[in-house]
Amino acid sequence: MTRSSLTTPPPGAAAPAPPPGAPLPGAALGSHYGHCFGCGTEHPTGLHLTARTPDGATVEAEFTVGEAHQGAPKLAHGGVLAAAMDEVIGMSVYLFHKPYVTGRLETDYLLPVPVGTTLHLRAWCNGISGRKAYLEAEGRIGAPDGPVAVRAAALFIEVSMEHFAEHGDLAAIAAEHQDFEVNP
Ligand SMILES: CCCCCCCCCC(=O)SCCNC(=O)CCNC(=O)[C@H](O)C(C)(C)COP(=O)(O)OP(=O)(O)OC[C@H]1O[C@@H](n2cnc3c(N)ncnc32)[C@H](O)[C@@H]1OP(=O)(O)O
Repeated sequence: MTRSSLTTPPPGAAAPAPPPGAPLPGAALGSHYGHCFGCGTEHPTGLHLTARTPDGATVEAEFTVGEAHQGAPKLAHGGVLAAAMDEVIGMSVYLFHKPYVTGRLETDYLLPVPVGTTLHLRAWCNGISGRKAYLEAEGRIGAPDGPVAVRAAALFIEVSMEHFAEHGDLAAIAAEHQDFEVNP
């Protein structure tokens, strides 16, 4: 992965152990918001990611590229692929049971991804330092061990729930979530 210093964890930054109450290994991670472009089941043209954590620390998900996700004819749009990486990385930081938002997302595009392809996504944390979480993800074509089409490195920043209340829709958060320790 080609990355900048901004998404490289400082020396000594380590991924935290899963907190009490974190999803157990093998658990499915449901959608955090029905209208989310990444995982919402109610979004008509979203990515509809379905995710799970195999080990309580990393996240795996699948995304099948549809007609609505094209850039060039019959090929996935790069921004849509970046959104898939953002979402699966967001789900991996969700395992820490604290609200985070994307501060920076760096993406390497290695292969074109045709419409109809299922991308197998995987995300993990390389370390946390203060409010900063350093994360990484990859998307492989056709199978969990298929060729890598996309890689991403990200810096997520821990925020308070007031971030979402001030800038977003607190009523919508409350309607779907009882646990205010996690991302809306
Ligand atoms: C199941 C749940 C799944 C959830 C999935 C969600 C997936 C999708 C996630 C998203 O897409 S979130 C939406 C996209 N992101 C945003 O809308 C965030 C918009 N940006 C902000 O709200 C603020 O800029 C931000 C909260 C990130 C930071 O503002 P703050 O005022 O809280 O902090 P500050 O600016 O002081 O930065 C804190 C530290 O982070 C650093 N930082 C912030 N933004 C950075 C950046 N872009 N690049 C590098 N460093 C950055 C900053 O330099 C500083 O470092 P130091 O502590 O060392 O001084």
